[in-house]
Amino acid sequence: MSAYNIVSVAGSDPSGGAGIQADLKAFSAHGTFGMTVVTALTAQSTRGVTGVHPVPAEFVAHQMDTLFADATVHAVKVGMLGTSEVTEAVAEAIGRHALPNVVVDPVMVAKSGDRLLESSAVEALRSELLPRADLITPNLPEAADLLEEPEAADLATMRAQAARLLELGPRRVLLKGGHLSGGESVDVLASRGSDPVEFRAPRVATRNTHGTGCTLSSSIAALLPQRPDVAAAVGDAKAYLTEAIRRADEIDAGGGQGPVHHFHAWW
Ligand SMILES: Nc1ncnc2c1ncn2[C@@H]1O[C@H](COP(=O)(O)OP(=O)(O)O)[C@@H](O)[C@H]1O
Ligand SMILES: Cc1ncc(COP(=O)(O)O)c(N)n1
Repeated sequence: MSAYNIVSVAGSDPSGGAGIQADLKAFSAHGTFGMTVVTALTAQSTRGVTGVHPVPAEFVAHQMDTLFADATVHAVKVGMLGTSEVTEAVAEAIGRHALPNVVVDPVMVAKSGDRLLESSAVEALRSELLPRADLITPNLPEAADLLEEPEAADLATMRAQAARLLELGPRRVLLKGGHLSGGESVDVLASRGSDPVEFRAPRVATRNTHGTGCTLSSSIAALLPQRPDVAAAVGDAKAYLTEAIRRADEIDAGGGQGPVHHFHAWW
């Protein structure tokens, strides 16, 4: 059997910590073959984003149509989309090509605080893309934006918000708790018709967490075709991410918030 093909539909991060660069590293780490559809160029370093250059929506769709006319893909990770036009084009192409195992990381704002999705695109994300996702992986500020509610500050509110996010149409929601404090970093997986499941990992004491969200969502996409169910893929992806965060201090990619360090996963 040849390797699984996993495609990242996301923006470029020249500093290598997030975006398509992180996604390709994660795809390789999990033994899959990575492909990319670029939605935007960013100029960014560990210190922040200094510019965004969106790809025209028609050309994002053209990349997808050309690729999927030829290659079979086994999972898709969607990251930074930038504009409402690109968000709509990606949602339509996912439907047109009936893509499987669609993981949407609803990227809105970088760790540095810079916007990566224009505010007017949140509605397109909510109504066009989320209903087509098998799994969405918002962080706490993204969940608050999508629900138009205050940001969760505890686990009980996270559970309630994860359930409300399901009502926007995705098959499953992984609400990430990295932005809370405490000895453990806890994420909540909500699925229709069953109780939420929590994934816990020791919180690593480092400021080098650039690309954690990208790495988690792309690792899940790479593992979905290789694991018996979504919970198993999420559990292994989080274990991989925690080790990549532990190794982050080995990298010197600049003077700001550094990237996590990928490695060959143990499976
Ligand atoms: N310091 C840390 N130690 C361990 N896990 C972390 C740490 N920071 C974030 N995580 C985990 O990284 C993933 C992404 O986290 P989060 O910060 O919530 O999202 P984002 O990167 O999208 O802002 C989650 O699984 C979260 O639990
Ligand atoms: C191209 C691109 N995509 C996504 C992120 C978010 O990553 P993070 O929240 O870890 O900064 C980013 N900074 N750049």
